[in-house]
Amino acid sequence: MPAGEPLLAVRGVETFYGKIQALRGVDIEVHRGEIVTLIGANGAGKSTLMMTICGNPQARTGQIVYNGQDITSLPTHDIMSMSIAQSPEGRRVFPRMTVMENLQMGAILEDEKFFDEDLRKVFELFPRLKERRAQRGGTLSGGEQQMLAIGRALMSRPKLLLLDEPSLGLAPLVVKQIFEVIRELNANEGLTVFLVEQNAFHALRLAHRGYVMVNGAITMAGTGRELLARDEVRSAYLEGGVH
Ligand SMILES: Nc1ncnc2c1ncn2[C@@H]1O[C@H](COP(=O)(O)OP(=O)(O)OP(=O)(O)O)[C@@H](O)[C@H]1O
Repeated sequence: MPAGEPLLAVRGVETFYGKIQALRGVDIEVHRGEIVTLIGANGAGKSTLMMTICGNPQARTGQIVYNGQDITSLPTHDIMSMSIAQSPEGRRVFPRMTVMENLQMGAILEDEKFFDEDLRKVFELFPRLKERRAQRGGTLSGGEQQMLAIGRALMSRPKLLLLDEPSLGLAPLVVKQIFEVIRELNANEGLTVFLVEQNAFHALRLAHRGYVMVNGAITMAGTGRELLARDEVRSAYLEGGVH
């Protein structure tokens, strides 16, 4: 674990949907400059953790600290305006807006002076978005929509990028491209990334560190490499999975 104050710390978090407990005493740290991944099967609680970090639903117990500030009880829009950007599961782009308009929405809270430079960067990372900038979001392919969702998140100049299953439903080649972009953003821009994934192989290879979640609780933690080498991880998340 890197030393110093983490950029994001989730401490003893428990989240409920009514009486159903979805998260059980979750502890996770993400340090500046890291890519950290959380893997887990369907229904393990990955999306719930991501949403809890963003304030909806709120943690019933525990604490979430971002950049030295307790954000546990803040409303979602306050959390999202603090240099956290989320690319939600299912790639929620605005379907009737064009690619360009979607990207403008991402930049809505930012100073206009950054817009051209940030747009150029997003188009460099995802040249397909540039080609299709006048096309409506809803008519893009699944991979292009994921690129747009990430591009839109980047337009808000995040310090921390939260990604919920960026590989969901995408062809292996597209998954590779998306993960390569995440790697580049981290290596070249120092962007800190926390991603949740079912696609354990790619996610753990990409990550500096990882956590495994089972039934709402963290059961294992280690470097991406360590987790990939563990028999329990291999048998539960890799064998028969998408490589
Ligand atoms: N709105 C809700 N109301 C009640 N229960 C919910 C709600 N959302 C999620 N759950 C339950 O909480 C648990 C965790 O769900 P969650 O979506 O966080 O899992 P996940 O790990 O993201 O799964 P997947 O990989 O399938 O998206 C599941 O048992 C799910 O049925």
